[in-house]
Amino acid sequence: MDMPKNAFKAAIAAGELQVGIWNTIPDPSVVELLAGAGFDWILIDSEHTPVTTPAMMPLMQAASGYPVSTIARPGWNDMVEIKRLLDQGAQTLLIPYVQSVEEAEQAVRFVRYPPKGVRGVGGTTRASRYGAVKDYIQNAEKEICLLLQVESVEGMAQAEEIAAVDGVDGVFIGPGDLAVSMGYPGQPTHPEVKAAILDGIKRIKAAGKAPGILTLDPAFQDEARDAGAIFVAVALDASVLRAGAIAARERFQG
Ligand SMILES: O=C(O)C(=O)C[C@H](O)[C@@H](O)CO
Repeated sequence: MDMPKNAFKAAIAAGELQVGIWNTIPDPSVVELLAGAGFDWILIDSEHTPVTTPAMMPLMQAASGYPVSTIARPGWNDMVEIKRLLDQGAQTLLIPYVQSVEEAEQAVRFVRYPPKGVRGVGGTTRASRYGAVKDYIQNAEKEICLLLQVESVEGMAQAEEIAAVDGVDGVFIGPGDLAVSMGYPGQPTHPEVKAAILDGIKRIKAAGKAPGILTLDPAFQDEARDAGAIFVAVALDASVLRAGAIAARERFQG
């Protein structure tokens, strides 16, 4: 069989807005439910959830029958975690807490086979559909989409340089961590944080790469899109569930 095409990578390269949802409830049924909800992408998170890297595969498999792209977030910019996710069939990765060009270049090496990188060669893994994709090693890089997350004052200062690194497809700004780093803990929509994010989105776009963001604030979602954000997560499963449960109870109780 042919190498599975990465629709998300093609879409962001073409500048097509991609609307996403964050998955933090690590259950295949939840991922499958979200996969059928009409989003362009689902972020499956192992940075801030109880999921360990080996447990990510059934979550990605749950979405595989639906017209949605999955993005896997490892816990760290770590060679071992990244190669395991790639072998499990992840084609798009979001790497947290990248602060420098050196760290960005390191992430690129982690997703590429030698001589360009340091990715180890797996045997018969889901990445190659257990061997059905005959030219997997030769062509893997073409369909791998690497997204880096900048979420500190230091990382934001170098956002253009990080974005410009060859092999980086997009740069995601993490509002929660950036707010803490800027001295506004728990205030990801503080005016100064928002201004820094909108400026960052413009700088990433000017560097020729796709900017991305997660915000649950509808007005800020619109502002981020209008500033040039290409992949925008507008919901997070646990927040949706909690809000829905509370709303149902409150309506009935009055
Ligand atoms: O800094 C951020 O914001 C993010 O990185 C996103 C969060 O990790 C996500 O878990 C939402 O709370």
